[in-house]
Amino acid sequence: MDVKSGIPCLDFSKTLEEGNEGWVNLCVKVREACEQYGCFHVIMANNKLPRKLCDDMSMGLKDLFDLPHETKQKNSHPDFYYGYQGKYEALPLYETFGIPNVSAPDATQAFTDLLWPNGNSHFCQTLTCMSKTMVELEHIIRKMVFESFGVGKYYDSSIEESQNIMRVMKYEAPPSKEPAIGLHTHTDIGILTVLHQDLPGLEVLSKEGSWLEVVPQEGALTIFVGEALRAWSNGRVYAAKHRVMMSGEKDRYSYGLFASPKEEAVIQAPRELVDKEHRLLFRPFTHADFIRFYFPNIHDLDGVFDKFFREALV
Ligand SMILES: O=C(O)CCC(=O)C(=O)O
Ligand SMILES: [Fe+2]
Repeated sequence: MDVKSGIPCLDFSKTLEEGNEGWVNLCVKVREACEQYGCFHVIMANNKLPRKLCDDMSMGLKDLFDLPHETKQKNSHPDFYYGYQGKYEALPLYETFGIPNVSAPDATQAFTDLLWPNGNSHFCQTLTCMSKTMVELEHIIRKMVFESFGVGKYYDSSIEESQNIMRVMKYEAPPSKEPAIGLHTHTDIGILTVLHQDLPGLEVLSKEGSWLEVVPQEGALTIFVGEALRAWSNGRVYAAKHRVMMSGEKDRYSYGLFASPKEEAVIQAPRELVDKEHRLLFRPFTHADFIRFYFPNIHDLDGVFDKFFREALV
């Protein structure tokens, strides 16, 4: 496997046709990356992730985070995950907006209309286009994971029971020369995350216990396995802990598509993934159970899911 800067880098730039040799080879690589690292880069075809689209996103994000505080707060949501969160004591450099159900026809429009009452059609189109690219990639990766475990027949229902949240993030440069925490150590709660970052800072904890830099690659997106997929796969895939460490003088921007089960969806390992060598690890639970457990622990997520899973152990 081609491993760059500590995590695998998989080439998706050639035209992919389901079932052909290139597809089957990539399925194996995706599966290995999910099992061993829980995190990998995907090099995209130029026409899927044009440079201009990334540049337009960067410009749009700067304008978005530069809006007055009261305007930004219009995107607040009772659940941290879905809306605006300003800098707070535990994470003084971090700020984020959420666009729930980003694949719904009017989601990006509603988001930009809320923040720019006179409209911002260019950024709206940019967000729509980027989220579409990310959702498409997440679907391909999910299909590959399911197929390589021989459970492709569950793919359609898994997609139907999912929701797509887009989150955009800004991390301010640290006030002193010392590196500072941008985002605390956590694993992602959902199925898969597709991430774009403009500057270094993201780090992932390897299975061996060392922090690896996830250096942004030109023309690439980064995938993280989430806890819901780990549980559904009966522990076959690995949800890697990661964090953002800030240093230097530049603010850092990133954005991601977080594919999660719908709140009422039950996460239960399919019987094909349970056998003598792979005993059932977790009792079925709903994503809502998971979320109820997650939010009270939002400021200290390190090891939180392990605790949840210990309680859900069969
Ligand atoms: O900003 C980044 O690069 C990572 C963000 C992240 O891990 C998250 O929002 O879950
Ligand atoms: Fe994350």
